[in-house]
Amino acid sequence: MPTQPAIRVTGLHKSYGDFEAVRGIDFEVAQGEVFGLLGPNGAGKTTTVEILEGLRSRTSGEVSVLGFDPANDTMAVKDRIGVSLQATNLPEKMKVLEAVELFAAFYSRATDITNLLKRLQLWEKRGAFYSTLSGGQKQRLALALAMINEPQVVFLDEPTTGLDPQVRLEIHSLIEELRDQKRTILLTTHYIEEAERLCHRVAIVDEGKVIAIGTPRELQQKILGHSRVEICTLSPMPLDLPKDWPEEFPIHFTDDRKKLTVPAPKPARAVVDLVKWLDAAGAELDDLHIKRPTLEDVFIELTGKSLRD
Ligand SMILES: Nc1ncnc2c1ncn2[C@@H]1O[C@H](COP(=O)(O)OP(=O)(O)OP(=O)(O)O)[C@@H](O)[C@H]1O
Repeated sequence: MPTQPAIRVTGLHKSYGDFEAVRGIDFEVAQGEVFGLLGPNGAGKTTTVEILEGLRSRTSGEVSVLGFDPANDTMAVKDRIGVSLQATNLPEKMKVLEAVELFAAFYSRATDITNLLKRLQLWEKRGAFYSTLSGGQKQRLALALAMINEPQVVFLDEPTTGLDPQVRLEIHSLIEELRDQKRTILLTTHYIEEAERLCHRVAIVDEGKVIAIGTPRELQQKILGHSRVEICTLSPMPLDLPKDWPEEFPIHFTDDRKKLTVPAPKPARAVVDLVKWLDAAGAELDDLHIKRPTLEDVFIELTGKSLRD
């Protein structure tokens, strides 16, 4: 028998007054899967996630988390999930260890606090006031608080927004550790690289709807026509074109003819043809890239707008 999904969302709607923020969202997250909700500000990601966490009511639709309905079995859901909110604001004068101990008391089971703080490199900071922590340390504390009850499902709402690139990478490796432990993770983000790096599957959300769903690779495949091949040579490339080169894929050369760029729906095939042609002409290769479309390209293709303002 197939195991039940960790999260199931069917026909979810949420209105704030006359405004419909979520307009019929469907997706499932398997146990042990890292699933990303990717979309611009205001797409309805936080609303969806907070409904799953039991923090907001829904207008209509069905949702379940580990088989429980967060609207009715709120305590059962809260006890089994970990939540890192978009902005975790703790009292300025609360110390790291106090915060962790306080949160641990909310749950029926708690993990070993010393281990947790050491794993997140916060043990040295256990006596520090919240107000004195850096952005990265605050975010690591938010992750610690989300992990305190050894949750089966972890919700991370924009875990790296506003952090500098170095700290973002640090948080990414912590999330990868959680992924390796086979935790189910629902992550919202508007950073493409984050979704591509961390998520098994991604739902692209725009204006309260899921407009595409699949692995990052599957989504990219959808618009593979946007792949490009780039080749550089040490000496100028020949003036002719490869034999039988299709007209619909014009090759663009730089003025010194030492670099070419070409759109290639079948990039591997194109590379073989181009390299043979260059080799026959005695042009020595310097560099070769296949540039696949990013999720950003997928998003632009589907919506005609960019993910970030
Ligand atoms: N309590 C509320 N009352 C009225 N409108 C709201 C409320 N919460 C959210 N909205 C609106 O609903 C829409 C979706 O918001 P939501 O926070 O779910 O989006 P999001 O995709 O998470 O974006 P962000 O990344 O900015 O958080 C937005 O237009 C927002 O202004």
